[in-house]
Amino acid sequence: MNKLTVNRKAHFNAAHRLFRKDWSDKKNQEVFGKCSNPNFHGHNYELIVSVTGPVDQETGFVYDMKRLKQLIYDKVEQEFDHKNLNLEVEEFKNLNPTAENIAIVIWNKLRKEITSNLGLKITLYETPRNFVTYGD
Ligand SMILES: Nc1nc2c(c(=O)[nH]1)N=C([C@H](O)[C@H](O)COP(=O)(O)OP(=O)(O)OP(=O)(O)O)CN2
Ligand SMILES: [Zn+2]
Repeated sequence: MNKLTVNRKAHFNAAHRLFRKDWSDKKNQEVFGKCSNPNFHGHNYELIVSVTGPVDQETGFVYDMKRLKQLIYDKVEQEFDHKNLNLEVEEFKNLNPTAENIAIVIWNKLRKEITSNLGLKITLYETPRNFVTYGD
């Protein structure tokens, strides 16, 4: 059966600093530049969560978008919105909060909630022109 993808957009605003604890300030500055500002900086992240699968013949749904909205709210927005990712979000206490790693963390959180017969893809915009995609 052909598959179809449902997509839900969301956003959150968060502060971060790109750096590694095991590198010197000089090396962090060389590699991450202004993104390694010790006083942090912020982004308006735009998120697209895509769920792919067959259309259920009875409901006409691949996945209930109301449920998807609630899931993203509970697992992503509540956890990340208006937070300092490095200091306040457990997953980034020892993980550099790059767009790549944020997308992977979001995927891991949502993957646990969506059955494995459905594909899950994360698209995360860190700026209007910088974005990453991750998923199965
Ligand atoms: N591979 C990655 N590269 C970079 C990341 C990242 O997460 N993954 N992150 C950053 C900075 O945190 C940040 O995104 C850079 O922002 P900014 O300098 O504002 O980006 P632009 O100047 O390109 O802003 P536009 O608005 O998109 O023009 C750096 N690298
Ligand atoms: Zn940044």
